[in-house]
Amino acid sequence: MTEPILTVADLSVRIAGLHILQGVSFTVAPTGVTVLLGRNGVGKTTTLRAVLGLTPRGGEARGTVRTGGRELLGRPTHRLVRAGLGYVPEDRDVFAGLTVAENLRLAERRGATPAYDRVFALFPELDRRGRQRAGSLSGGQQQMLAIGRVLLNDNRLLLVDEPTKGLAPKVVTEVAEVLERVAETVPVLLVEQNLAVVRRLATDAVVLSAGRVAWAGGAGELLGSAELTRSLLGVGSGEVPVSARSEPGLRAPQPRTEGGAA
Ligand SMILES: Nc1ncnc2c1ncn2[C@@H]1O[C@H](COP(=O)(O)OP(=O)(O)OP(=O)(O)O)[C@@H](O)[C@H]1O
Repeated sequence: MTEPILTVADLSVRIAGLHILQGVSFTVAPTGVTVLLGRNGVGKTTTLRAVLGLTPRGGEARGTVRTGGRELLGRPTHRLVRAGLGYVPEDRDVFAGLTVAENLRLAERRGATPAYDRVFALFPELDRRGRQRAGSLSGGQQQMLAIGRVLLNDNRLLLVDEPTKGLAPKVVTEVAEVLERVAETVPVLLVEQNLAVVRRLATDAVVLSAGRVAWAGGAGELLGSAELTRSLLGVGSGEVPVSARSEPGLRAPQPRTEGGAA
């Protein structure tokens, strides 16, 4: 079996007296997209942030998080980023008052050659909008900047948190297309609630429930089973939209349009 790029074992996180993760264990394959799924509030973001050493002050993360035989837990975030963990946070975190070019420049890593060619090949718009303030970009453009910024450097693994959240359907498709291309060269651990996007991108799936792993395996197996998707995610596996309101948890799967996710 190929060695996982990331092995999380018995990860427990306590924040503000709450035992949010209670012994989470899973692996991330060295290729493709491993998607971290689960209803709202089960601990998906907490998992990504713990891997990156971003558990808030006063909180505590225990267990092991390994890549290439090295322990990551307890190491400062900037070291992890330098070691090749790229993070695209849920709220995008672009510097609104700075231009696109300045946002990219800030992401350059000392001692490394920034891969502007790679970034502008994926996102020509970032090149064209270099002098525009990031705060005046649309949500989709800000997401492209957040992803582009990370791709300026070489990464062993990308951790991407809800990249399509709050975006219009057409932009969701664009973001999914970009991630699909990115995943051809670097493995991705993705938190995503849009099942059409999950269907398009995921090779492996890990489902969290109440701070524990409820299921892990091939994404096709999960998404192909109406029983599994209903019991684990609270949605049907088909393409028929399910009311997110009547089925709390994941957003309803969107009908596919030609060439990709809706
Ligand atoms: N800093 C914090 N202080 C207190 N509680 C927190 C903190 N961070 C997370 N939590 C709680 O931990 C639980 C898991 O949160 P987390 O954001 O990881 O869930 P999630 O699965 O990513 O949810 P969503 O799908 O809604 O983004 C939630 O109940 C949340 O309220």
